[in-house]
Amino acid sequence: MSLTMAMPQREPPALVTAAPLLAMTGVARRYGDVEALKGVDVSVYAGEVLGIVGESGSGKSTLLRAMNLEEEPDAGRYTLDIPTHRGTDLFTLDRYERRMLRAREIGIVYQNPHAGLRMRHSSSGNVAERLVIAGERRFGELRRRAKDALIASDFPIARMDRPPVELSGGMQQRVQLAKAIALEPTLLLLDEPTTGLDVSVQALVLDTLKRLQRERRITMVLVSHDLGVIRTMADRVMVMRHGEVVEAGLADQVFQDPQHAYTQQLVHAKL
Ligand SMILES: Nc1ncnc2c1ncn2[C@@H]1O[C@H](COP(=O)(O)OP(=O)(O)OP(=O)(O)O)[C@@H](O)[C@H]1O
Repeated sequence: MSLTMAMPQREPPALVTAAPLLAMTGVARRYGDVEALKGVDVSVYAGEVLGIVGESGSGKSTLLRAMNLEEEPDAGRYTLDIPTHRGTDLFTLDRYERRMLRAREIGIVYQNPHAGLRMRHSSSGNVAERLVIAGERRFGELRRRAKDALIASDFPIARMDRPPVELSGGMQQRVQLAKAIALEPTLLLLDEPTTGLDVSVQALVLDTLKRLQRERRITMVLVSHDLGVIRTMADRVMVMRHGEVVEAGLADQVFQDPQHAYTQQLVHAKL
């Protein structure tokens, strides 16, 4: 037998694709006289955490809302590299299509739990609601999947039938997180998810996010004005100021050797 014949069959190497999962180009949004976004370009690659940092009013939340298809920009193009919508500019979708895409592919955690939760419904019901939007109707299945998502979010499961209004800020964020990941989204958007929490609670919520990212390789976009949070979580960083991206790069590089004067100011103010 020849050596060649004895060799086991090998899978061809996986193709390394340079295509980003999320690509936005030229996104602009004006509110009256305020140019919240001035033609922003963003790429996010599958499995990474992109941190977006900048002072209050720099356009971070507006950009995240555009990623969540809540915001109608004045200009720009937005694509997700997913089988159902490859090549489609998502800004052209109608309201129903946006809602379905959001339910299936995008999860979001807001700084303010009131924005993401029904505060007087049960925590499990809040998570189940998302599954219902995506078509799940079987009660037992809804409850099982809601419970799984809450457990994955380190929520104390004995309290799953309590409404968020009766829970601490940290627990409320965990309910939002469970709701966001219940359908295993392609993209998880986090808008100041730990701002306003006690430092110790903040660290625990960040630990949960890091574990989820490690275990599930969820692609995340994390907005924060807190450089410490971005530094803990992000692989790449984008620095925004006055509706523009002033610097972008690998987190370690940006923090160790900031190029733009504004980033230098942010980094040195933090140290
Ligand atoms: N719905 C709105 N109506 C009017 N102006 C808005 C609206 N949303 C945002 N803006 C303005 O757009 C600019 C960017 O706001 P945005 O919330 O995106 O910034 P941010 O960087 O997320 O700041 P913050 O951390 O304070 O939320 C600000 O000047 C803000 O006042």
